[in-house]
Amino acid sequence: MAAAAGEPKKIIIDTDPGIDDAMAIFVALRSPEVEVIGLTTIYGNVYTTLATRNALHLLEVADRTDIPVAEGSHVTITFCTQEDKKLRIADFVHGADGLGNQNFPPPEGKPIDMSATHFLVEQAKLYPGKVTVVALGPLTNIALAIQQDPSFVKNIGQIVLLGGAFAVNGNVNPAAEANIFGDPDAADIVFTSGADVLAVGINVTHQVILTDSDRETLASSKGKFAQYLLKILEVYFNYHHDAYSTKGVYLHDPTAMLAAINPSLITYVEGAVRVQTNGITRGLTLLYNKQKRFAEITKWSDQPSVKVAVTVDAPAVLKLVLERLME
Ligand SMILES: O=c1[nH]cnc2c1ncn2[C@@H]1O[C@H](CO)[C@@H](O)[C@H]1O
Repeated sequence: MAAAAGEPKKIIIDTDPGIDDAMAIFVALRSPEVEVIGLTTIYGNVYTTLATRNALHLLEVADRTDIPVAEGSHVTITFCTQEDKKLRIADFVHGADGLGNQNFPPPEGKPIDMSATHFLVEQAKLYPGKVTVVALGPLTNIALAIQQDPSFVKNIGQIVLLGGAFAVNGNVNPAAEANIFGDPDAADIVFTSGADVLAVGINVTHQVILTDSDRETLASSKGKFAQYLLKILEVYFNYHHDAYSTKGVYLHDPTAMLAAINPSLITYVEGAVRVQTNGITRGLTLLYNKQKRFAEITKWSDQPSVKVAVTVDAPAVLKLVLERLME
């Protein structure tokens, strides 16, 4: 991939690290096309407190403690009204510590004295139209930014999110993908906000697989990211071997990250997306392609269009992930 012309694109990574989050963060830090201006944290793969700790730890591993970490919401956006207040945490995918049960020492750094929402709002205002948020977890922080600042939607350049299962089964249950299921109300706010949104769902990321033999390729590198990731990937591989018949692991977060870095790696369609927020299909994402003019007003009528990824150049994504992590 050619280096981007001009200034690198500023990105904020909203993350719940997470093994594939760690890979995506490292890929971003090794990508000259982007400048990571901050990490914001969220629950999902781990609780938010641990997500913050892991975000600080990963930046220390990368020698990038110059990048600020802002802690995000500990609860879903409807926490006060919701009857079931229990968060769904995917520690069975990533290990109890979120990073493959390696029990790394606590980080030395601290998060900044500002909430994730405030940080997102402030950075979007500081660089209008120039900041891309790459959202790798449930969308609570982004929805809160949209609610708290009416100009956020206009100020933010793009929101590239890993989430949804468009016309395929989910990974939490047949209806829902994990990040959308984590906070469906927040996701619906983001999809209907009018912001420039690109959703990369598991209909796309399930095509990008790091196989057992790719893991051996990674092992042949002496690079610090490759060596670190080999340790934490064990748990992620074990989970995939048990849960899927695929011989490898899905590269969800790195695929979304590379779609933000180089949009030509994917193709997308446009339409209105709504999220089911209750019942047995809670977390379902449904795209209306605007092909039919319905006679009646529906919940999709007059909703802004978003972009939904439909194909990916999987070999190119895999090649870039390996190259950048093995440097
Ligand atoms: O089976 C699963 N349940 C919950 N979370 C999962 C599962 N598989 C992967 N992820 C996590 O959720 C995001 C993609 O949906 C990714 O961040 C991935 O690590």
